[in-house]
Amino acid sequence: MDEIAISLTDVSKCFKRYRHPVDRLKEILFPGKARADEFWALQNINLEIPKGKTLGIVGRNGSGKSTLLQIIVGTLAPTSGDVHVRGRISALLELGSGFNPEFTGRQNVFFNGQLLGLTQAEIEERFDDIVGFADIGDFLDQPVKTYSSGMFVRLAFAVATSVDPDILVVDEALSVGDEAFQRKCFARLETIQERGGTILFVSHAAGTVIELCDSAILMYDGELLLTHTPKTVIDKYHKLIYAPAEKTEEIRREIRAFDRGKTRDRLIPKIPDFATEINGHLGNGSHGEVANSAIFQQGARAFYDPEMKPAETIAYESRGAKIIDPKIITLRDQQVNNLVGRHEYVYTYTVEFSQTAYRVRFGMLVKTISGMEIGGASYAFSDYADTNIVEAGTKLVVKFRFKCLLNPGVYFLNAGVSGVVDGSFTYLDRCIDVAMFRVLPEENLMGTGTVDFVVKPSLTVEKTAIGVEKQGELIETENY
Ligand SMILES: Nc1ncnc2c1ncn2[C@@H]1O[C@H](COP(=O)(O)OP(=O)(O)OP(=O)(O)O)[C@@H](O)[C@H]1O
Repeated sequence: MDEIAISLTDVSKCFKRYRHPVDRLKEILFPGKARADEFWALQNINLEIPKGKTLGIVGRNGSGKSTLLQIIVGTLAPTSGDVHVRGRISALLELGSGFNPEFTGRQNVFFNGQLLGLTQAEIEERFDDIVGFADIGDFLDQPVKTYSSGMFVRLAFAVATSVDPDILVVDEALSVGDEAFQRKCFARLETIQERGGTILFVSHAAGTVIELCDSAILMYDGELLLTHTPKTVIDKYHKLIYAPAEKTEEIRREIRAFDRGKTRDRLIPKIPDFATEINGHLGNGSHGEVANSAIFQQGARAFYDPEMKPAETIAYESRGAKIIDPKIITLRDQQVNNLVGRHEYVYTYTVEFSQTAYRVRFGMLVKTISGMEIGGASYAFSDYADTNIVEAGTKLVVKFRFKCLLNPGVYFLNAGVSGVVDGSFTYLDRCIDVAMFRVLPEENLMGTGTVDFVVKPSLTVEKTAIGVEKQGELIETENY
């Protein structure tokens, strides 16, 4: 059983909203008559976060993310329900919280360090590390009210993470810093993860949630709508926010039902075992034979496996166009989904327009199993036609020719068509995980990671063990 770091049982939060500020005073002076409207920012939240895991929290503005974090951190009390937090918690909430604007950065390091439970001696011990990480130069001795939001986050993040927290809560803050600082922050988050720390992370950046988090939750109007893998949560979230207003309730119900119906193993994406599948395809009997089979040799050939299909495709509500028959074909029009690295293929789909659309664009995206976006492309209809109007009733075949510069593994494809219908620019149709493909393993591949850089290795011997120099002797591998 996982040890639970944070648990919330039936947590709700009600705020009072007064129409006029004076109503608040009237309510105190003349109790008995309610003068405020009740607003439920959180409703019956049940959540368990295991120790050592990173949870992503996504949701549009005002969905209750910050309220949830503040209740976990303890700066806000729930109206009802129970919250249990085990371990030292450190938080980087909204800009400004925890720092006194009149104090200098230096004073705030001590002030904030003490709030986080460090002694004076402990702060002094970590001071150089904090200041080094924040890297804000002379501003350290200026009042923090003179800081830019980036400087502020640098110092706040440095302090929040210097206390070796068991639980770190980060609310959006990192999006403020520049790229170099963000990278430094992510490296520090990774260190906390490796040390077994628990992290709660609010972000609107889909890629970051997918890369950083073990699981994610989707908040919507104070409701915890879905707990799932980061990729599924992001996909459903996007489906919800890009839907036309009249469809959102229906999609919300659909996501709620999906959440209730999920079983534990649906949290783990099912990837068919390569060896078993290929053996089946080639009629081989055992794993051992695969290593000797033709597909592992140089000169492997692409082929189509009808069994290899995404477990679930998420289709957005279409508005005026429909994507049909997305697939990968060879340059000779043969459908394939087992591809050979460094060969060229075509990703193609057909689009049927039911409404006249303007400024139409066609897009594709390739992602890893975990949902990390590797690359994609888009082009406009007007790049290939004299007009930017696509009339209702038109049917187009969209093609993206590409070179498969990916290392062996399983990948997923999106397809999307955007444009102007009914006066607004929108997705006309969009499908997530509409197709999948595998890049076949080959012998003697030395690439690691996801992207195949078509590396050509070489080695020059400058000195041998006995100290004799051998100028210019070059060992080159040609077979890559
Ligand atoms: N002190 C308060 N009094 C009244 N309403 C509040 C208060 N704090 C938050 N709310 C309301 O509660 C809802 C949830 O707010 P919250 O800040 O938790 O959302 P959020 O998902 O973090 O939004 P964002 O992405 O914009 O930060 C909002 O409608 C907000 O207006």
